[in-house]
Amino acid sequence: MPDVDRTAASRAAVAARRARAEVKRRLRSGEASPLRVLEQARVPETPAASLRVTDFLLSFPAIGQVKLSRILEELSISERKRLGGLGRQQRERLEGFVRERVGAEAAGTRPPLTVLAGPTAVGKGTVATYIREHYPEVSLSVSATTRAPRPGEVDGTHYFFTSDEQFDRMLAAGELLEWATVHNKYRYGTPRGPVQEASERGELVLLEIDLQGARQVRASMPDARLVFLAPPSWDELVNRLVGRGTEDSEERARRLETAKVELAAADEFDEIIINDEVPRAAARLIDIMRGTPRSANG
Ligand SMILES: Nc1nc2c(ncn2[C@@H]2O[C@H](COP(=O)(O)OP(=O)(O)O)[C@@H](O)[C@H]2O)c(=O)[nH]1
Ligand SMILES: Nc1ncnc2c1ncn2[C@@H]1O[C@H](COP(=O)(O)OP(=O)(O)O)[C@@H](O)[C@H]1O
Repeated sequence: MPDVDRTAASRAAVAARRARAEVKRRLRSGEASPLRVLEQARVPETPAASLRVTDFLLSFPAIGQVKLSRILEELSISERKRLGGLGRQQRERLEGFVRERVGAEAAGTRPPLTVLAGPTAVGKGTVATYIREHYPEVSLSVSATTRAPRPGEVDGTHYFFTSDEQFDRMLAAGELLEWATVHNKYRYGTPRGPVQEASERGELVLLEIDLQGARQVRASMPDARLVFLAPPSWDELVNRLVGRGTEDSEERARRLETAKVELAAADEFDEIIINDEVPRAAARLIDIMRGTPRSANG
């Protein structure tokens, strides 16, 4: 390539880089709508088309590197892609993601955090696990507990497994947002720091805790959304408890007594979700967390 051409090419490259930086700046400052940028990116050779998907997503206030990888994986988009180089389905998935995000932000009805509670064996853990696996944008609070890990449970992922002394120390230091002795046995509590930080970053925060804990959250954070997970029927609740097979008959009887009291507390909650099918219950919970009105999803 002659020198003149090379200079012209590098000038063009510099100009393109500047134009991309300007799109990023406008996205970050809120001057440019992300949906509009996606629209522009459909036109080849525009600065929007040459913007990397990673830069586009990082311009959202609540998306950092960790979230970014999970979102890209969920959308099946490689981190090397540019907006203009997306396939049709990739573009549609990204657009759907952005629409949901922008919708929730615009609605402004998003609770700072959501509590999921309900009687024993209704499926709280199952729904929470489903959400962890299918909705990477949700920050699931990891509780501290004095009970021992079960096989397969990972410290720091399922729970922070602590000794009685460590739990006492956390309590004394005011590090727990709420705590309770559950099923008359072990203590469980929500570490305050991670919840506060995630909430301040604008993330969707979910606490899967017991009824006593839910009441404490209500008292200390009136804006929190309390969701009660209910069984389709009493018999189904008994079936699930028996089917899980993790308690002996004496413990089951005790838990069912508690469950009666807990079911009676359902009307203290903002929302009730019947856990008939896990994906449906999870989707409804996500709608509530995003602040989507009920009429939008039935
Ligand atoms: N208050 C409160 N309850 C919690 C917390 N973490 C878990 N729990 C509740 O503790 C109970 C026992 O949970 P787990 O040990 O996983 O046992 P499982 O319910 O028998 O599977 C469940 O009802 C949870 O909702 C927490 O941080 N605070
Ligand atoms: N929607 C559902 N339909 C059928 N079985 C379910 C459903 N949700 C959960 N289960 C089953 O019920 C049992 C109790 O669920 P689990 O998540 O352990 O309850 P919890 O955490 O509320 O005590 C488990 O065996 C689980 O597989």
